[in-house]
Amino acid sequence: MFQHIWPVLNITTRRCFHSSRALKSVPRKRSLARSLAYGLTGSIAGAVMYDGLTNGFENVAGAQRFLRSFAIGLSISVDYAWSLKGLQEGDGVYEALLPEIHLRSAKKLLAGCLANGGLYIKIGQGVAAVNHIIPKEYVDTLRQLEDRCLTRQPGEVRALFVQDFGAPPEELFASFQYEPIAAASLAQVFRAVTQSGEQVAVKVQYADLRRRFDGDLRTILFLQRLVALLHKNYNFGWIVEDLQGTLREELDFVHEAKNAERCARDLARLDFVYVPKVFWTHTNERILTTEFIDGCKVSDRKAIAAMQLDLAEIDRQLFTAFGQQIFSTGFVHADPHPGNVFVRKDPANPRRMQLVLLDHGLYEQLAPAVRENLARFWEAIVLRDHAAMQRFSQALNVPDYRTFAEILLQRPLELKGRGFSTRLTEQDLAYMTRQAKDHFDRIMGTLRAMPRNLILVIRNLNTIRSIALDHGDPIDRPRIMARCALAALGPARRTVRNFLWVTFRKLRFEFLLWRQSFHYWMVSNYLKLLTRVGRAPDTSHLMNINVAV
Ligand SMILES: Nc1ncnc2c1ncn2[C@@H]1O[C@H](COP(=O)(O)OP(=O)(O)OP(=O)(O)O)[C@@H](O)[C@H]1O
Repeated sequence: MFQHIWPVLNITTRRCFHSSRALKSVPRKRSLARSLAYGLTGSIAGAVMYDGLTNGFENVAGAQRFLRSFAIGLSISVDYAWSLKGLQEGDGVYEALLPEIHLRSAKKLLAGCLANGGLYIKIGQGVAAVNHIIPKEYVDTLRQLEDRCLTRQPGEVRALFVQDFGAPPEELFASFQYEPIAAASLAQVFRAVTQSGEQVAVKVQYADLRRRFDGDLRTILFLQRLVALLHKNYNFGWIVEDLQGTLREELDFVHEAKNAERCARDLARLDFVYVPKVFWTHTNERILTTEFIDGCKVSDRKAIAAMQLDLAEIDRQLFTAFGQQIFSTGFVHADPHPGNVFVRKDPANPRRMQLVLLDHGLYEQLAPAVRENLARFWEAIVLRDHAAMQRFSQALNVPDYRTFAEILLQRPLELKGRGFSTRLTEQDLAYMTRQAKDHFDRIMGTLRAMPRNLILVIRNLNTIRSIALDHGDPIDRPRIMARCALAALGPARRTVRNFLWVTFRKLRFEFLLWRQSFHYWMVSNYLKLLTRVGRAPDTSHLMNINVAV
C-alpha cells in the first residue's frame, strides 16, 4: 500500500532517512529520533487498542505485525541516536559509523518486511526505488525484496488450484514446478508447461492476502490519523483513502490480465516493448497464467552486458514507452520497478533489444484534459518558459508551478549556470533536501491541489528515474519525456495541414533546445577563456536564461 503514497514518502524520506547528505547537525537528528520513538510508541499502543476494541483481537497475526514494526522502528531510531551521540557530521568517526548503522538498519527493515509480507514488501520496494535520495546501504539491501521468495503453508498452492479450478496444477498443466521462480508482495510465480506445450508463468496469490489486506489498510489509515494528530503536517490519509479502490483492484488478477492486454494494445506501435500473452483458460481472480519470458531484470547490469545490450538504448526506450503512456494513451503502469521490467533480445531480431513489461496490477487512468495540460507543462519546463508553466499548472489546478515542476522532476527547476540536462550535483541534492524540509507545507499543498491520479504517475516517474540513475544516468531524461509530450499534442486527424503543423512545432522545439545548448556552450567557453587569461568575472546572470516562446 505504501507504494501508492510513495510520491509523498519520497519527499519525506529526505526528512526521515539519515542520508549523509541530509544530515546537517546532530541535535536535529536527536530530536527526530526522539519524536519518532514517541510517535511510534503512541501509534502502536493506540492501534493495538483500536484493533482490540474493534476486532476483539481476533487477528493475532495482525497484532504481531504491529509489534514487529514498532520494535524495528524503535530499534533503528535508538541505534542512530545512540551510536552517533556527541559526534558531529564531518568527523572521521561519524563518517565511518554512519554506513555501518545504515547497513544494520537496512537489514532490520529487510527482515521486518519479509516477516510481515504483503504490503510491507511494497514499502521496502518503494524505498529501494529512491536510490538517488536514500543511502546506498538501504538501496542494496532492500533491493532483494524485488523478487524475494516468501514461505507459504505446505499444500497451499495445490489447495488453491483445487478450490478455484477443481483440479491440482499437475492435472491442469503438462508439467508444473512447485518450486517458485519468484515471489513478490502479492503472489508467487511458478513455471509450468501447458497441455499444448507452451512455457508459462503462473502467478498464484497468497491465500490470506485479501483478509490481511483489509486489516492492514484499516490499520494504516488509523496509524496515519494518529500520526496526523501528533504531527499536523504529516497528514497522508487523504491519499490512502483516495486510492482504496485502486488498491483493491490490484488484488484481482482478472483485472490485471485485462490491464496487460490493454497495455499491449496501447503500445503495439512500439516494437521494442512486449507484454506477455495471457492464458485465459488458466486465469481467475487469484491465479494468473501468462507466457513465460526468458529475460533479465532491467537492473541486472551484468546480464545486460552479457547480452551486449546498451544501457542508454534501454533507458531511452524505457522513457519513451512510459512517456507514451503518460502523455498519449493516459493509461499508466504505476509500478514499473526493476522486477517488473525485463530486458531481452528481440526474438524476431536478436540484434535489437526488447523491454518486457510485467505486473499490470496497478494502473492509473488520466483524463484527456489532464494529459494534455501535463504534456504542455512538461514541454514548458524543458523550454524554461515560465509563463507557459504557470498557465498549464493553473489549468491543472496547481497554483505553485515551481513546486509542482520540482515534484514531477525531483530536481531543482533552475540549474543555475548549467543546461537543463546536466546531472545533479551535491548542491542540487542538498537544495532538494532543504526544499522538502523548509517547504513541507507547500509541497503537501501542491500534492493536494494537483489532480489525484497524478500521484501514481509521479510514482511511475520516480521509479523509472531511479532505474536510469542506477544505470549511470546515460540519457537526457527530461528531454525524452518532453519529446513524448510534444508528440502527444499533435491533432489526431491525419491531414496535410495537421502534418505541417506538427512538423513545425517539432522543429521549433528542437531549435529552442539547440539554442539553449548553444547558449550554454558559448558561455562556458567564454568563461573558460576569461579564466585562462586570469579574468573570471561573475557572469552567472548570463547562464540563467529563460527561453521566451
Ligand atoms: N511472464 C513471466 N515470465 C517470467 N517471469 C515472470 C513472469 N511474470 C512474473 N515473473 C517473475 O515473477 C516476479 C513477480 O511477478 P509480479 O511482479 O507480477 O508479482 P507481484 O506480486 O504483483 O509483484 P509486485 O511486488 O511487483 O507487485 C517478477 O518480478 C518476475 O521475476
